[in-house]
Amino acid sequence: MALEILTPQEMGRVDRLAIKQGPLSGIALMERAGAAVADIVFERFPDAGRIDVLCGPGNNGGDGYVAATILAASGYHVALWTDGDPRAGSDAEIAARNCILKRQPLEQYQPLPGGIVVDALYGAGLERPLQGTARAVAEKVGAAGLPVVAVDLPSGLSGLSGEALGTTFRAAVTVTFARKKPGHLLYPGRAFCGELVVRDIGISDAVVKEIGSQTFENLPALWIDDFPRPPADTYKYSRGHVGVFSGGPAATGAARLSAMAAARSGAGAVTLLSPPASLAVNAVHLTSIILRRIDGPDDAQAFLDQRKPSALVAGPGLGTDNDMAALLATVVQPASAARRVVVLDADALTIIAQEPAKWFGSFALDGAHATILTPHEGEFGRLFPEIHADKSLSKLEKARAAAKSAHSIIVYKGPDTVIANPEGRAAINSNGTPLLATAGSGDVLSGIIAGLAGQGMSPFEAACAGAWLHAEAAHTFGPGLIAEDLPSMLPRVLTRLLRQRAP
Ligand SMILES: NC(=O)C1=CN([C@@H]2O[C@H](COP(=O)(O)OP(=O)(O)OC[C@H]3O[C@@H](n4cnc5c(N)ncnc54)[C@H](O)[C@@H]3O)[C@@H](O)[C@H]2O)[C@@H](O)CC1
Ligand SMILES: [K+]
Repeated sequence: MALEILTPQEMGRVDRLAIKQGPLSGIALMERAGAAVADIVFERFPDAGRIDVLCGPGNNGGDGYVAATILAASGYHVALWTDGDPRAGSDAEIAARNCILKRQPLEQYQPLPGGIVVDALYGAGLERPLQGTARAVAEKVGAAGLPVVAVDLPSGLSGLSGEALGTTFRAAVTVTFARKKPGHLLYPGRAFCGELVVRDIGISDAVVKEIGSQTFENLPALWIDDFPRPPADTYKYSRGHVGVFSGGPAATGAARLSAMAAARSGAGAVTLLSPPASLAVNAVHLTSIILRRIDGPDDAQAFLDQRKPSALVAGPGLGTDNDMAALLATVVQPASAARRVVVLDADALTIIAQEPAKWFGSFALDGAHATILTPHEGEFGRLFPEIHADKSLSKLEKARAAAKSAHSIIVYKGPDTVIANPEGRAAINSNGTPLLATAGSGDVLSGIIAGLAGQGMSPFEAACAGAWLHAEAAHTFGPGLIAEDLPSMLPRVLTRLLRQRAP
């Protein structure tokens, strides 16, 4: 499965390497790219009354010349509008030479009802906002509401960051080649792309591999081999023991959501660690989850020493007072020789944000221990103010920089959750849904990740799998979802997932 995500720069290197290694030349790749675009027009718009193909001066335009030629030869009414001539000696120049359609200047283009637009103005080479004629045309097409098929990327969109650099085409379908780019999956780019189709143009997996991309789409193939598969002779504690810290009596629900999610993810035992004042309310609500009284850091330490939990969750509903900060200091220290993963969310992140450098210095990420931070946008901004404010970085690059500075795995949540580790490996989640924008949803995510990591899944893979399962559970429930519904959807999602997986 093609999981790599390539930056436009990496894609350029892939193109050059593929051409160098052969057998396909640059123009052969372009002919395949243009044919893939024409194919999508046939499939999605078989009855198009008119097709306006807009070609820019680079190789993106080259794809447009090829697509226009094929569509016209198939009997469509095609009009070709060009913004400058292709560079001499480029593949696009060959494509333009092979195209017998009459070229009309882009400035004379007017959107006509009933038509569709093929946007081949700029793709991977976009360096700055659309200007002049290209910008005016993007505005006109947007106002006319014509369906747009974008070649590689909607013109105006950064393939690197997913940001609209200025006025940007809004596509019904985007056809890209070989692999997705970050801008296809990161918002707002994902919304500008419409339906995203990746077409093979003859670039081999080996060539892509040689580039060594460290960014992946978060699909099961990325982590399924590491997914916990308990042996027949397992018992409850060897299936992972997760400890979840509860806060005071007014805010216990969040920790219980995490605990239930950890249990539903397959952890053999889950203990809710409750301050004395919350014991009664927690007891009323728990059945299979173990309840243990924790009155301060010494009790927490005793639990860690005696029970040796394989994963911990701290933060959901924890509170942010000094007592909780002291408790957290006990929880994150990697004093134990046992393997342990600590997932920190919500109030734990608020505590850490008060003195990030101190806390980050205490996080260990080695073979035996890992800290996973799961900030949403606001929490990310408080934890990593400089990285967050750096406009030159995409969400992907911000997550990577944060992971490095916090010696932690970062799950930078949002509609396009990015998971990154300090070595630069990163995954972009692509199955998000607005259904997850509901109170308590993050608490469930922390619990799923801890549940998987607690069963021995590598922390980065557990974080990726957790984000995927979380969204899949939401899709499976559908509208009306509240956070309580998510853990109970996991059995169905897991059954489907594990059925697909090779024995
Ligand atoms: N042989 C190849 O290299 C292949 C390239 N392919 C296509 O080639 C595209 C990349 O081609 P290019 O690198 O030529 O890049 P583009 O065609 O995206 O851009 C062309 C040039 O326009 C200039 N430019 C950038 N932003 C501008 C702006 N806002 N206003 C005016 N000029 C601007 C830049 O100098 C840039 O190099 C891909 O997106 C893909 O569609 C595909 O055909 C596959 C094969
Ligand atoms: K384009």
